[in-house]
Amino acid sequence: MIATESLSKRFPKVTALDRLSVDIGPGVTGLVGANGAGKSTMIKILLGLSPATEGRAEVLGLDVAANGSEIRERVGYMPEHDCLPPDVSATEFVVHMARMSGLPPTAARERTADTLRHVGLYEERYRPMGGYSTGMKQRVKLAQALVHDPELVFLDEPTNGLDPVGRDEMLALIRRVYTDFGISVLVTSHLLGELERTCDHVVIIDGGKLLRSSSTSDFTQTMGTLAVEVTDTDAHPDGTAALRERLAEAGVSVHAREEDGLPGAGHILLVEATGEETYDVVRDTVAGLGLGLVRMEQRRHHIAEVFRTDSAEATDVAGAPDASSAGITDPPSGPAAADQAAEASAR
Ligand SMILES: Nc1ncnc2c1ncn2[C@@H]1O[C@H](COP(=O)(O)OP(=O)(O)OP(=O)(O)O)[C@@H](O)[C@H]1O
Repeated sequence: MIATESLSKRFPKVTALDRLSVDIGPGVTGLVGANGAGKSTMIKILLGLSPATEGRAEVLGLDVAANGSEIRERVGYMPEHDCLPPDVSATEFVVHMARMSGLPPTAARERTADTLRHVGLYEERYRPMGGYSTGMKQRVKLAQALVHDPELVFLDEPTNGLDPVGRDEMLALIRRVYTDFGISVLVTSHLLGELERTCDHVVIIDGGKLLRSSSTSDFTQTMGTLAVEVTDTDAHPDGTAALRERLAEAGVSVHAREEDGLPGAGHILLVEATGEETYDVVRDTVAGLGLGLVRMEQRRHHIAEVFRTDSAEATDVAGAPDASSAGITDPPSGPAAADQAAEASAR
């Protein structure tokens, strides 16, 4: 769907993209980087709105330098910043954008009604947009990107300014753009964690350079950690501690850190699994102590954890700093409280 080769963009004082080569296929792809990493610059080049200084890029097989208008006919674009006229309604605005894309009047009205309903705007769509919440405005921006039925959409920071619930709704909506309509998505974010549930593939850039490009499942491969939660009994009022001690005696490696279980329940032990036999040892030890086994599950990595534990490899791969120093695994300095909450809930 998208291919770039040594793509660079230099402004007089800053290199926004630095020899970026990446291949992006169908599906939902996250383009992640801290503020200023070069995400919006890349989108503008891919839409043929801004020329690259060096290198080349293709979108849907079309060269961005020569075929900008054809690309914009076939690709939808949701810009980052608020660009909605306050005195017009969502319906009027989206119909106008549909007409600009070449749809005849009746088709433009029908497509607008369908698309606004799809993004979750109902009666409000007849009210002036100046009175809309940020979430409603983001939905209108998404609708205008979809109204001409593109093959691909570029969504620039669609969750910006939303509270955690609004973010989750927007991310679910983005996922459905691909699953329900077959429209591939390139979505940018400065928060790595929130894209892990939505995207099939993640491209991480830092200072205009490619840090990593992988499928989400490669990032989050199963890791060899078992999370074990047990009940307390009269004989073992702290069942977790008893289990920890007995497993250590059996030669099983247990992480010092524990996680909180359900409210009112004990903690969760994190046990290093060396093979299938670890399951048997844990089960038999729990039974031997007479504890109840609440859960024993294999843990998967979160993308952000991969970067925390794997920073050396990330540096080797791209010759660039790891993602935590790129400011995408921890909330960036001075973020909105919603960003922090979203990143925490995404973990
Ligand atoms: N027209 C321009 N003139 C000069 N510098 C620019 C211009 N556009 C972007 N830059 C610079 O290029 C770098 C990358 O900017 P870009 O907007 O692509 O980042 P971003 O990853 O989209 O971050 P954000 O989400 O904050 O916009 C930044 O240092 C920015 O200041």
